[in-house]
Parts: sequence; C-alpha cells; structure tokens
Amino acid sequence: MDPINVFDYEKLAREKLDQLAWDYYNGGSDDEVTLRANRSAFERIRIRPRMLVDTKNLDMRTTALGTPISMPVIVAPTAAHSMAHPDAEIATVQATGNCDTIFTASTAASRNVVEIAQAATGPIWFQLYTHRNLDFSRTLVQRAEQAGYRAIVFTVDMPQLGHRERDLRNNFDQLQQLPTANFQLSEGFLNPTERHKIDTWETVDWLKSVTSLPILLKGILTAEDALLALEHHVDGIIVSNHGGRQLDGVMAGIEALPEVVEAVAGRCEVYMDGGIRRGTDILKALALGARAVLVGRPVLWGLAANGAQGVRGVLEILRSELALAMTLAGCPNLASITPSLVKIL
Ligand SMILES: Cc1cc2nc3c(=O)[nH]c(=O)nc-3n(C[C@H](O)[C@H](O)[C@H](O)COP(=O)(O)O)c2cc1C
Ligand SMILES: CCCCC(=O)C(=O)O
Repeated sequence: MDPINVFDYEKLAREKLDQLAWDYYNGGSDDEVTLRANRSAFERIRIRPRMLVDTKNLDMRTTALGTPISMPVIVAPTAAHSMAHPDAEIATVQATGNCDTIFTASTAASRNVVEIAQAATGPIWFQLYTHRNLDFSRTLVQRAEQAGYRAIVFTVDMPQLGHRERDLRNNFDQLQQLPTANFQLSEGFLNPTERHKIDTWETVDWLKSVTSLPILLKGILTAEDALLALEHHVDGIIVSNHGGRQLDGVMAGIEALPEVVEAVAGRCEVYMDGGIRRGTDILKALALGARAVLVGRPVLWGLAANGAQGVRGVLEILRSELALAMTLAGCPNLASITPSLVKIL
C-alpha cells in the first residue's frame, strides 16, 4: 500500500506493532472520551472559504520562538521511539530536520538528550518531566542547553500518570518498563507518591533560574492557567490534553484553544496539539489562533511503518494537505488565516 493519508500510516503501523506497543501508542485514559473528542471536535468547526484569491505563491513558512520552520507543524514529544523502530529517535529527529521543522525530544526518549542533538539535522526542543531530584533535572536541562536545544517544553499535565486501561490490561507498567535513556524511570522519576510534591508554579520559576532558554508550558487548557503562565513569564503555551492520555473528560485541544488565545492576547506564543490528522485540522487550529500545531501519534505511525522515511512521509502528507486546504480556502499565507475563516457549530 502506498499511503495517501496519515490514516494509511496508522494501518501500516498496526500491522508492524505488537499489541502492547500499539495500545501504548494509541490508547487514552479511562473511557477515552477525550481521545475521541480530539478528533470529533474538528468536525464541529466548519471552514468559510474565500474565492478568487491569488494563491499561486503559497507560503506556509513561519517561526516558532524565533526559529524559522518550513510549515506550522512541529513534532510533539513522545516517549520511547525504540518501541516503534530500532532507529528510534535518531530516525525521527533526522526525518523532521529534513522536513525543515522542529523535533521535540522527550525526557522519556529511548536515546539520550546528547545523542539526539548530535543526530539532528534541524532545530530541536527538549521536553522536560522533572525528576524527583531537581538537581538531576537541572543537570539534564543544562546538558540540553549545551547540546543545542533551542527551548524547554515543560509538560505540566502529569502530576501522576493517567489511568490507561489498555496498558493495565497488557500489564505494561510504563514507569518501570519504558525503555528510556536519560535515566531509569524506576529510579523514582514520576514516583506517584512523591511526584505531586514536585511540580507547582514555583517549579516554573526554578526552571527559569536554571536555563536561559525560552520556556513553553505544555498541557494548559484554561484561561486561568494561561494568565498564571504569563505571570510566571513563560515564552509560550502549548494547549494540550496529552493526546487524551491524562484526565479523561477534559476539553479537546481545539476546544480549549480559543479561551487560551483570548486570555493571552498576543503576550506569548500559543500552540496546540491533539488529534491533528489532516491539513484542514491545521487550518482550523491556525484560524483559532494557534501559531503552529504539534503532532504526536502520526509521527509514531510513520516511524513504525517505515523508519525515517515513514516519518518524512507523514510530515510531507500534512504539508501537502495544508497547502491544498489553504489554496481551496483562499489563503495565500499564514497571516491570511484568521478567525473569520471558521464557524464553530
Ligand atoms: C505514545 C505517546 C507518548 C507520549 N509521550 C509524551 C512525553 O514523553 N512527553 C510529553 O510531554 N507528551 C507526551 N505525549 C503527548 C504528546 O506530546 C502530544 O501531546 C499528543 O500525542 C498529541 O496528540 P496526538 O497524538 O493526537 O497528535 C505522548 C503521547 C503519546 C501518544
Ligand atoms: C513516564 C513517561 C510518560 C510518557 C508519556 O508522556 C505518555 O505515555 O503519555
């Protein structure tokens, strides 16, 4: 099968992955209501296209915290790429760089922060989960800064792991078994009994004190928290529900985006993720105020299906779908994608 859309890569990945890895990648928490909402919410947003617009010189380039990228699509941090393919994060970081966009390396990656930076062919961000020993986290962040990462993505929606029933049924205990390289998870990272004492808004101030890199908070879903993020001087917010894997029943990313964009009022950059599978999904997110979107599972599907080439295939499908959507909607560039382009039903 020659994949013509991202869902074709999902089918190819299904054939390659064992049940445990498939469930880990694709599952959500509890009843997976939020996981499904991340997709279905896009269907309640309709496009108001404009006709007879000259889109010959279509331009979807933008910047993310000052870094030029060829399209408003960034690779989300996801753990343990070695479960998808032996080339793991080396393949994903290289394919992403070859598409001229940003790769975000997870704290729970299966290659360490330096190996990934050395393999990179483009700009990279580092996603942080704090270790219960903050000195360890300081070292990790500083190692990332030295290795050339351009921002820290601090994930704030995981005081504890969500209740992922597919993993429970497979006896897959992520906190013990994920193949991570930066440290052994079983050392106590995300220790459920201790972890809730670690991350508070003070942790954001601590993070600012240990790095000069820009900081994005990932996992914000409300105007209230967006305003607090601004008070703590973050550089960006990623509106996200962690791919429906943390608290089930929360809003879809695309549903939460407008209130965060309104609260922020241009004072920092706002990104979103969750359920981006089509060029039209990206168009809708940009219309509702996202600077760019992040994609999680599709990249893992591409990696599982065909290593670096599969990752590239997924990103190029999203690029060409977005180009077509912009052309048909009468949007020659990203600046022309405004709230009037969509109607929320
Ligand atoms: C298998 C898997 C692992 C993930 N690991 C991380 C992680 O290590 N750190 C993090 O901040 N988010 C992680 N996420 C969440 C993603 O960054 C992102 O928010 C989510 O996947 C976006 O939704 P999508 O998969 O529908 O595109 C993970 C998601 C998946 C599916
Ligand atoms: C303990 C690492 C958690 C990885 C993660 O964020 C996820 O599976 O959603």
